Amino acid sequence: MLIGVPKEIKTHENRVALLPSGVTELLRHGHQVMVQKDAGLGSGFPDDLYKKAGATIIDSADDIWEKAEMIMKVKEPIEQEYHLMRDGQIIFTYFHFAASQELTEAVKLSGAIAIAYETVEKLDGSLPLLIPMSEVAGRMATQEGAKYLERPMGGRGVLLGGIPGVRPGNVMVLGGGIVGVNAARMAAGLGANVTIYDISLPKLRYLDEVLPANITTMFSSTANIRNDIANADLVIGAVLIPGAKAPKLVTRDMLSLMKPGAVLVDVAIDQGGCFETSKATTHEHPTYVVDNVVHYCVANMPGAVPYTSTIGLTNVTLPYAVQIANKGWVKAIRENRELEFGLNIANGKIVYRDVAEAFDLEWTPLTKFLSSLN
Ligand SMILES: NC(=O)C1=CN([C@@H]2O[C@H](COP(=O)(O)OP(=O)(O)OC[C@H]3O[C@@H](n4cnc5c(N)ncnc54)[C@H](O)[C@@H]3O)[C@@H](O)[C@H]2O)C=CC1
Ligand SMILES: CC(=O)C(=O)O
Ligand SMILES: [Mg+2]
Repeated sequence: MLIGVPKEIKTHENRVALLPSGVTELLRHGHQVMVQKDAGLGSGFPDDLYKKAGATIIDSADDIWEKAEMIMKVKEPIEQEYHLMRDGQIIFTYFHFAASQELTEAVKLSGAIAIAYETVEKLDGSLPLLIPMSEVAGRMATQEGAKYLERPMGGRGVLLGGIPGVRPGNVMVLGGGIVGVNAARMAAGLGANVTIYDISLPKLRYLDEVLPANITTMFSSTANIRNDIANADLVIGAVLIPGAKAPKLVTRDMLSLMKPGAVLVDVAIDQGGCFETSKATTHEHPTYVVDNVVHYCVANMPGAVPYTSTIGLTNVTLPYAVQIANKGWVKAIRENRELEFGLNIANGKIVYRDVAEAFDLEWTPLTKFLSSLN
């Protein structure tokens, strides 16, 4: 199969979908790889490493999109890329469709085969291609929150760890999954007073056992969040219902209960965000203020630490890419339930239910779709 790796063009997105060692691996299986000029540079992998590994370096993204049978990317195609997607072309990347009807319609119209990293799912419900980026974003969420709490950055001037004689900051983490636990551990390590909210009591029981004593668990209800938010310095949004729009846990009216200069970091923004007042921002302009509360809503947080993130991401994506390339997408998803969960849109049909439901569009059940392929 001819595989293409375009350079990411989202603002300050320096990750790349394939390492030079990934090129070697795909070539070993008999495939060919085109990499766009400078695609790996931002992550510390210059073109000569890709060349040495056997990739062809291509100047323009258009040529890659035109020729490749499978495009490997990091972030979802953005508007300038919509016209490049082709009928029958496999696109293996993060899509986060539920956050964008425009993207959903564009991929549907193109007839491309969208296999989304974020919904590839193991039988235990874990999301192997999201986990490493959630680990990065969770750890960064605390770092960014601490930074924007500084007065010159617009925050209320609280040092999360406090000092002897002065109380530490209060951190609320909404969602006790991968992002939430990583954020909470970082905040607890700094000495903050941390509370994790989740709707899964088994998860809260487990977290209560394994997390340090300065992390408390709470059941996630509107009443509990409304009650506690008045004391929060930093609130981190880390919920997920796979493939679906994030639930809005913090409504606009709750902002008036908060301390002026408190900070919200909405990591769940890539699924639409879990604060009513969230809108996606970029690394160039990461924050804005609503009702005196600082909002940080960057949808590609790991893009800011591309060396760590590219290696973490490609560690997990490569084995699935090899399967798709070896077998073709139909056989690959028929033979691997994990990959089957990743198929969101194919041949103009939305086969992932939560994506169709997010926009009230027609849903074609996957089993029906697969049997129509004979
Ligand atoms: N902005 C960015 O750059 C990045 C964003 N993300 C996003 O972060 C979000 C979280 O991802 P993960 O932690 O990997 O997901 P996860 O599936 O590991 O955890 C989500 C948690 O949310 C909980 N939850 C669901 N509804 C809830 C509610 N109403 N109240 C409280 N908890 C609730 C679930 O029980 C689960 O424990 C996802 O939307 C993911 O795409 C991940 C990486 C980078
Ligand atoms: C998961 C995601 O949105 C990211 O890594 O950018
Ligand atoms: Mg504890």
